[in-house]
Amino acid sequence: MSTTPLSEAATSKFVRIQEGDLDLQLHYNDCGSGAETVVMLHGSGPGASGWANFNRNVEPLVAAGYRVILMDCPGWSKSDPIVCTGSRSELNGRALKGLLDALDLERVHIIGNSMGGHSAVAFALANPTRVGKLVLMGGGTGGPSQFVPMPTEGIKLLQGLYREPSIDNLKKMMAVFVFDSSSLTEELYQARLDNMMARRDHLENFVKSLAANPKQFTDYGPRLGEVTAPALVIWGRDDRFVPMDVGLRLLWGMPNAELHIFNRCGHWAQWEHADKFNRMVLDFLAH
Ligand SMILES: O=C(O)CCC(=O)/C=C/C=C(\O)C(=O)O
Repeated sequence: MSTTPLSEAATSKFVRIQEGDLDLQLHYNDCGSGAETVVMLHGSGPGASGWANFNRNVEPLVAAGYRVILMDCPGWSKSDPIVCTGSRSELNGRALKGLLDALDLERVHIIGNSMGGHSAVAFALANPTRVGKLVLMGGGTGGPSQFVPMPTEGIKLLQGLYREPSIDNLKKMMAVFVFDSSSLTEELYQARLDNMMARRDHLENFVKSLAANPKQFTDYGPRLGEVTAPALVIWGRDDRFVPMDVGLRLLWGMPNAELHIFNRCGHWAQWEHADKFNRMVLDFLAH
């Protein structure tokens, strides 16, 4: 087995997908090889990407023998731009179907963070036979919290950053993104800022999408019972973007779901508690 660390550049690939009226180029990272494939779907923050969201999680899965695919959703990173006037969860679910068809992958496990969780559920509802297991962190339905006024403080800061992209606004958002913001380095901020500023079109399109349809993420609450795939739901107790009771709603709605709540954890469980997260996911996928 190769001991060379995986890098974004060495695993970077593009594919043209055609899924109904969706005809665009997607960027993805393709890591490792194995009989089973895990797709990771990132969140909706400015400058997010598969690599930015999951860089602490890819290596352990690859080392355990999984092929790992990080899909950059339409409108993020090196994927094509798009203005989304309908359900972004469904749009991303359709993009994932196009990607899997193009790569000839019939059935995959999906790990989704925030928007990626909403999109994984959209995909599972539309393509139930193509899902092995689901891991959902800080997302899975765009439904409301029963306790916290929405949009939450984190989502307001996220939208403010899209409208006025700057290092100051990025730091304001990141300060409530994770539980312990002292763990965020200047290097991480700079990488995020560079990602954001490299694609001003993506930032402008997100603002246009919100203006056309402020409710980008469908409330799948009434349909969660249809998602029968085994699901590991993981939340941060201190999530200030998508409150923890949304995770309880997923647990209540999905018949084969279990829930783990990390203490001292914000919206980025897979990064804030990476070692335990990775162990839990490997165990969940294997049994
Ligand atoms: O509005 C929602 O329900 C989803 C919000 C969301 O996806 C935020 C994610 C942010 C990141 O993952 C990021 O900036 O890396």
